[in-house]
Amino acid sequence: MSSRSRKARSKAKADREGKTSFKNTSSGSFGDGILSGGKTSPVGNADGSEKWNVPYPDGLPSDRPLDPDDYFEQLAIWLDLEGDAERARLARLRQIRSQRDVESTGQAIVGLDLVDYHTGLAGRYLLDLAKPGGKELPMNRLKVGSPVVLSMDDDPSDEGIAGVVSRRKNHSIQIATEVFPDRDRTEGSGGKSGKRPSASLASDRFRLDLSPDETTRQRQLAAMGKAQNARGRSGKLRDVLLGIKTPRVDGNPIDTHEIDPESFAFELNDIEFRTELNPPQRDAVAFALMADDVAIIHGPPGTGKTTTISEIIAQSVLRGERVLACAASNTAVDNLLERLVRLMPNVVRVGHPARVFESLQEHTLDALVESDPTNAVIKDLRRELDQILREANRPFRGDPGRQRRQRRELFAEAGRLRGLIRSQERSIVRSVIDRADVICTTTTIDEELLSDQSFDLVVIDESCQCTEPGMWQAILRADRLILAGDHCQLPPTVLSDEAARIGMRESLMQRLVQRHGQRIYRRLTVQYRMHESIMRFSSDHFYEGTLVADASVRSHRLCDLENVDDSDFTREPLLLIDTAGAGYEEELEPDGQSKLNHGEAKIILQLVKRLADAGVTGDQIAVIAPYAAQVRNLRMRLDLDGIEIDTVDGFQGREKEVVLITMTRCNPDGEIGFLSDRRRSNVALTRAKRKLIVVGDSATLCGHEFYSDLFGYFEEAGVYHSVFTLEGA
Ligand SMILES: Nc1ncnc2c1ncn2[C@@H]1O[C@H](COP(=O)(O)OP(=O)(O)OP(=O)(O)O)[C@@H](O)[C@H]1O
Repeated sequence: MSSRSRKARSKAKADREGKTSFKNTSSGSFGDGILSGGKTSPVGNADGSEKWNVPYPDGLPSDRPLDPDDYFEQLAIWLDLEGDAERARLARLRQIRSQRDVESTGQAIVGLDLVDYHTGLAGRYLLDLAKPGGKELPMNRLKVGSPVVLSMDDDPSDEGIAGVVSRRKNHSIQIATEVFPDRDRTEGSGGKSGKRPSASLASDRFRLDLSPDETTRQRQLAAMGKAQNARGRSGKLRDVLLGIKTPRVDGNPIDTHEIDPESFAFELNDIEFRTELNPPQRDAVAFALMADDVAIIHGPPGTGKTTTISEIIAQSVLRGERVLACAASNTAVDNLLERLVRLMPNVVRVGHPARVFESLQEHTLDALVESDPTNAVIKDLRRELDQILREANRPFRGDPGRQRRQRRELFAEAGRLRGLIRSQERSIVRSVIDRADVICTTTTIDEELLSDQSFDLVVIDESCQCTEPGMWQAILRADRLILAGDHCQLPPTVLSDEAARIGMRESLMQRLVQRHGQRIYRRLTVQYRMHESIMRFSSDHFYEGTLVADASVRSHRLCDLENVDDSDFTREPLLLIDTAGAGYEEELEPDGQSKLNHGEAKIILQLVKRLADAGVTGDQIAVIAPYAAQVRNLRMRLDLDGIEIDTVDGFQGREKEVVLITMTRCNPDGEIGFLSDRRRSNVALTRAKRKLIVVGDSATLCGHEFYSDLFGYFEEAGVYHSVFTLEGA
């Protein structure tokens, strides 16, 4: 389809729908959708019923080449649907005005004071917000890097300004914005009439809402547009990933040529490994280094995927190459960074410094720019800017008209200074980035910072957590690509059910594995986390029984920990409590969609007490529930220092000595909702090192083969107990 017809369709849809718009007064409209970029969109009917013209309605196929136009059309449709879903969620959220209700969603914090502000890198405003009297903030999902809208709490019509969370503590939250949150800002930019001008921010209360990530979507769309039309190396790599061209290893197409064992042995012998690796890890490194286009490292839980890709990166740098190392989440990037800095000196972390582990701060771009000798001038300019801002926000006396004029002049001067700071910083940033061997960043790449930089190798860790539109910014900068991850664990979060239904949760890595089989990937098989019996079920059901527990963990038990008593309970690595027949019906959380189960929570409380009585400390225990409502329920009831209670999604990539899982679902219809995605359970079941306890209702779960097998596995191991015999467990 021609881009013109797509553009026309998109425009028509945008006009028809009259999208919700939350205004960002500095950088234009924030929230008016991706369609303004002239991108593709699905076709809809005027009566609101959508009839999607989706190129691949069953998701992207892996058994035939994908047409680039259709492929990018599909990705744009996903993004469009996801944008709609996020905007709808924000609109619903902002309708809720009761503090208790809105804060219980975890997506908003209300009644905030602006307690301090200053300027950060690129002249952004950094605003510190806190509850009056320094009260603790409610539990919330506003993480560092989350896009938010900051608005006046007492004014439901305030469209707010866009920001990004830049720091988060128990009692305060900091956001970075392009605009200062003065009530007057709306007046100078066509804002609403009748708004009361305020002389002092001290009297204002603010509200923060998690917002749609329009900036990210725009960046993804721009990258997709470039990739669609790319020639040269990027065009070739695109064709390889779309199945039009065959990937090559050691100069040969992988679908028709086996790797020559001699060349492989030669490659392997030639590597001076920087880390102690096991044989499958070493093979994976050699395989990745031989790939001419793309290679995949499949890392089941605890098998040292991050360790392995760090070695690949180190070897690549030793060969004189430059590497871009990314992952979808800040946490995954930091995990990788932590390993990389132990192996080599020139690694730069681009992104929010607040999210970076304390010990790694010195590697952030911000810190490196800050310590650059030429930075002194910028520091002076920043001081001047802070001074002007304080002046502008000082309560004025006298004529209100004059006040507003003066304030506007001061803000204009502040704007000029910010421009100057930015251009000075840009040249320092450029030189720091040019000197780096490895750049670490999330896959949402700041195009301004990385400008035209391309890399010999691009590595995407946790790549199954990345939606496909989210990968093209990184791919476009690659000569060769390594994807690492595990398609048997959780897929990326996709809010739109419609987008998920047409394939947005499926990953590029998974598709490549399906298309090329063993020839494109190496699986790591030795795991360093779980007792063998904790590992076995997952290994058999997801990894064809290939996992092996390393000797260091194979038979480790809770009772081997110094602080833990020796008893049957602490010696046995598995326990299942079947609640069938106990009448522990699931409930829907009041005012919510999420589920909880008081009966199962009671059992979890008893088991945690038993663990604590045996000497296990809170920080050695995690409780995992598939539903946020059950997590909230347990957090209110469980009071043990250091214990972590989270959803499966919140616990991916983590581990604990003991993990208790509350399956939560219990209903007469055998409804299990998103537990039917076995990948979610695979994550939950593979977090425990020494003891795994599952609490669930066989009557509800075992109508599904996977759970029937799971209960059977515990039964065979002799660790199955009915809730009625809990005492003997
Ligand atoms: N060859 C090895 N020898 C000894 N320990 C290892 C080896 N490889 C990895 N480990 C250890 O195993 C643990 C997991 O490693 P790593 O974090 O690299 O795994 P991962 O696969 O990225 O983890 P996740 O399952 O969380 O994704 C770490 O403690 C690491 O030190």
